[in-house]
Amino acid sequence: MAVLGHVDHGKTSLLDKIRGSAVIEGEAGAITQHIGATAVPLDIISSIAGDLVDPDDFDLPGLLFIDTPGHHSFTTLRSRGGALADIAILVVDVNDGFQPQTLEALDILKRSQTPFIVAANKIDTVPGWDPNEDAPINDTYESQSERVRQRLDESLYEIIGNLSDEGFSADLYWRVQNFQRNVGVVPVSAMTGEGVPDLLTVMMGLSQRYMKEEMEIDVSGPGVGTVLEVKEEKGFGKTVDIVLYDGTIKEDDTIVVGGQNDPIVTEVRALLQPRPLAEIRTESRFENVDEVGAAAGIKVAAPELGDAMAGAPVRVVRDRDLDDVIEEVQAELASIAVDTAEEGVVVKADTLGSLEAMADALDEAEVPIVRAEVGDVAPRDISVASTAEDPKQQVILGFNVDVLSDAEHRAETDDVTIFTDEVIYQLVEEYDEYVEGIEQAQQDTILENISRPARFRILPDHTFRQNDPAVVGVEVNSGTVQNNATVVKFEGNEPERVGQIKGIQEQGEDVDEARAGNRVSVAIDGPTVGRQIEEDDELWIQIPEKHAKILEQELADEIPADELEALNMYLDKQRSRDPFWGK
Ligand SMILES: Nc1nc2c(ncn2[C@@H]2O[C@H](COP(=O)(O)OP(=O)(O)OP(=O)(O)O)[C@@H](O)[C@H]2O)c(=O)[nH]1
Repeated sequence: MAVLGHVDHGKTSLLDKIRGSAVIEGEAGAITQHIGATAVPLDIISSIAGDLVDPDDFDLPGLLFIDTPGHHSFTTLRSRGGALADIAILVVDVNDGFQPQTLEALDILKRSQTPFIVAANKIDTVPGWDPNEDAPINDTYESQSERVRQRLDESLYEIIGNLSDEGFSADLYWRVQNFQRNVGVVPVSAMTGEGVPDLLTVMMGLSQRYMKEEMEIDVSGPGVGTVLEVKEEKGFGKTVDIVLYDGTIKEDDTIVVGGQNDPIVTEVRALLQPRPLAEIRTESRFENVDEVGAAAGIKVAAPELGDAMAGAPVRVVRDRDLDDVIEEVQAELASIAVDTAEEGVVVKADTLGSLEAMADALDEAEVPIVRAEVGDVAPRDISVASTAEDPKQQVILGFNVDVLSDAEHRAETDDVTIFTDEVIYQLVEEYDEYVEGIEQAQQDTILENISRPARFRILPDHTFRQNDPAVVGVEVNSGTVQNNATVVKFEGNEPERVGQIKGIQEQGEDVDEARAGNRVSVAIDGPTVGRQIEEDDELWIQIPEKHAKILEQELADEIPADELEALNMYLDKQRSRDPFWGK
């Protein structure tokens, strides 16, 4: 069973409350940094749940909680067919309501069709709350004042409404008859323990129902599992924390583990198990065991694990053919390989499952990937990203990973931009915005270097100078007349070059351009008034065919409407001679 939810909504606290340990106390910043799993035996559950649970009703040994710091490892477990995460608790802060990671978690639950319940956490923070330590929700609810009850109800109904917006029919858990069709919402407080008995009771009921049907663990065969985390451990070197969902693993077993390059074949040196009611991340509480059976979270110490990847498969060889097992691991890795392109961005993620989820999201956003790997952002990633020709692809997108400090330096000197986030769609959004910014800047420079369309007319009685240069008063009908632009006049539909603008004056002041509606005097180098041009003539700024094409196809949305009108009139004239002009 996995616990999901937005940052700080109380996943760790809730697990802590349940397991009765105080991991959170020793954790820097109280942020979940590692993945752990805790088995809570049935007798402990029933003692917490009190009257709500009768142990005789259950034939499950207890519940195994996987503490996911993000939903990605959950995805990994699901996609590997891990029976461990068959049901889920989605934690939502009653005051905060739905947040980005709540939605992302819901999306994963929806796609994987995982039964789940919602823990509406932190009910003790409802103003005026009168806490009743560890009480079932009904008891404590009844003892609250009318106002407090009303406030809580409002928050709960908002959560139920949010769930329904996402397509889930939900209700307070005691009103739910069929948990298969409806999502039960359980009000709890991880702080005071209120509602925790209810939560456990519902979880037991759900697991009993689903696990009995869906879980068939072969406890005797060679072990099958998934790497949750790769960790350096004093005295052991690189170790892997795995979830074993099938079979057994023993000391001295030969195992095959998915690696960055090839599958790693190695031998188990030590199996380190958390003591009962401890969890993998509290290091000092390991004990050495000879053998472990599914389902369990276990730390494996073995040589050559440096290349192992979180999310990768682990298989015990035992009496099977080594090549067959290697092939199985390879096949499983291939099924989660990310398609890469010749050019694109570099993607890093903390587990294979999250890498896969990132790749899906980027594929949807039509962002090509040149390289996708599990692990922190390292200098060699910067090297790869810096070789991209397109500045939009000189980018690294890191999901739930750190940036090594030497990589950070390299990124600065090599002009590589790194984005990191803990929410996939936010990461994609940040990148989208970045791309938009670059495109806008590119368009701005294109606009600066492109002839802008304009149609203007020489005003009667406004010839100030005949030639060298001709100086005439004009009115701009549409578009933008810019200094140094080339002027043409259409004879029928044939553009004739007239000359070049060598100065624009508006009310005696020099200006760089004149916009539609302006009356200005322009100096035109080339023509003589009365010969090539006459008063009342309609003149145009010449648009080279290439520019016309860019303007029409790429910048039509960027330029002002009157300029677009001038462009279209210009195109009409050109195309009446040559239908493919500027296409
Ligand atoms: N008052 C109150 N505070 C709570 C409750 N549950 C959690 N908190 C507080 O909320 C903060 C976040 O709780 P965590 O358990 O670390 O939240 P989390 O979801 O595990 O957060 P991450 O591990 O960072 O994703 C901590 O300061 C907790 O003490 C609750 O029921 N009531």
